[in-house]
Amino acid sequence: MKAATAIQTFHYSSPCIEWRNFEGKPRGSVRYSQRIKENKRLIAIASAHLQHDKRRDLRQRSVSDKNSSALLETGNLVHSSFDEELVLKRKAEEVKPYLNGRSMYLVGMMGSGKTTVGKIMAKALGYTFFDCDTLIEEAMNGTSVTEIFEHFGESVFREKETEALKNLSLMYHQVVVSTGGGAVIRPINWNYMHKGISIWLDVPLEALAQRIAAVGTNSRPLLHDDESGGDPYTVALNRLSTIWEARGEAYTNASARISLENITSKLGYRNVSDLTPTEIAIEAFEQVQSFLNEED
Ligand SMILES: Nc1ncnc2c1ncn2[C@@H]1O[C@H](COP(=O)(O)OP(=O)(O)OP(=O)(O)O)[C@@H](O)[C@H]1O
Ligand SMILES: O=C(O)C1=C[C@@H](O)[C@@H](O)[C@H](O)C1
Repeated sequence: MKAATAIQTFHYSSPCIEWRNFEGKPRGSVRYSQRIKENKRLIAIASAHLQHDKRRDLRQRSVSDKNSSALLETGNLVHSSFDEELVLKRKAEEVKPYLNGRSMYLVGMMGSGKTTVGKIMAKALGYTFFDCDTLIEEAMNGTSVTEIFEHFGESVFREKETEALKNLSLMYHQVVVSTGGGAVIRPINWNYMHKGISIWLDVPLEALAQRIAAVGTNSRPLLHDDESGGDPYTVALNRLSTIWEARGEAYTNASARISLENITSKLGYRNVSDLTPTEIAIEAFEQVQSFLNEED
């Protein structure tokens, strides 16, 4: 198959966005500051409940009900998923009116959780979620990312990636986009992503290597390494380190940075792998809020 015949124009099948429904950003009104205060109070209450419930759940865990559906096990800790959901919902409600319908673009290294966290954020905001890699595959008649790299080369993939970001930024508001890990390397892509708010999921390379070693590198062609050998974790870590050297700096263009190490110490956990995707999404909303405040 020739590259030229396979490259199609994009067709998006997601629901049409109601442009006239965008909420204006209420600036400087008394109701605005009252609402912020009230939301902060509710979040503080919900956070206090969350911490209390975590401690209580840890105590209860040793004696009873390890299968309770209200508890979600993650690493060494047991979280009350209900309370997490409540904090997430409050945060999303708090930030949404001030987004003015702007979209969010999640950037980060392969395996950083852009898809996982992005879906949670989109649901909480009532936004539509898009995965950029999936859009490219659809535009190439279902050809997988790995096959695109193999048959057409990385440059064709990068062209399609830019086209996808351009279309998303021009055609849509109120979407959360999980971008490909390499979307940050082309300056033109930032022109499109800066039409919305870009969010960098900054995850330590060791944690990324662990996740990738667990799921394999089949869908991540840049991590394939048939030559060096070694165990999957070491191979992934070596490849990620090389990629990071080349593009680590580019991620700092993002509007907001979500550092998993910072959240881990803020919540008093031992390891970034103790964090749930919902906790990361909550932090993302907080960082977006800080960005919007600074922007004002
Ligand atoms: N907070 C988390 N804790 C543990 N595992 C996670 C977390 N977030 C995501 N994962 C796991 O890591 C893997 C990669 O996640 P995900 O696909 O969301 O990342 P991504 O940034 O979209 O990756 P890519 O850019 O390579 O498509 C998945 O197996 C997912 O289940
Ligand atoms: O980091 C990268 O360059 C990539 C990440 C994936 O999401 C895909 O976009 C593709 O495999 C390239």
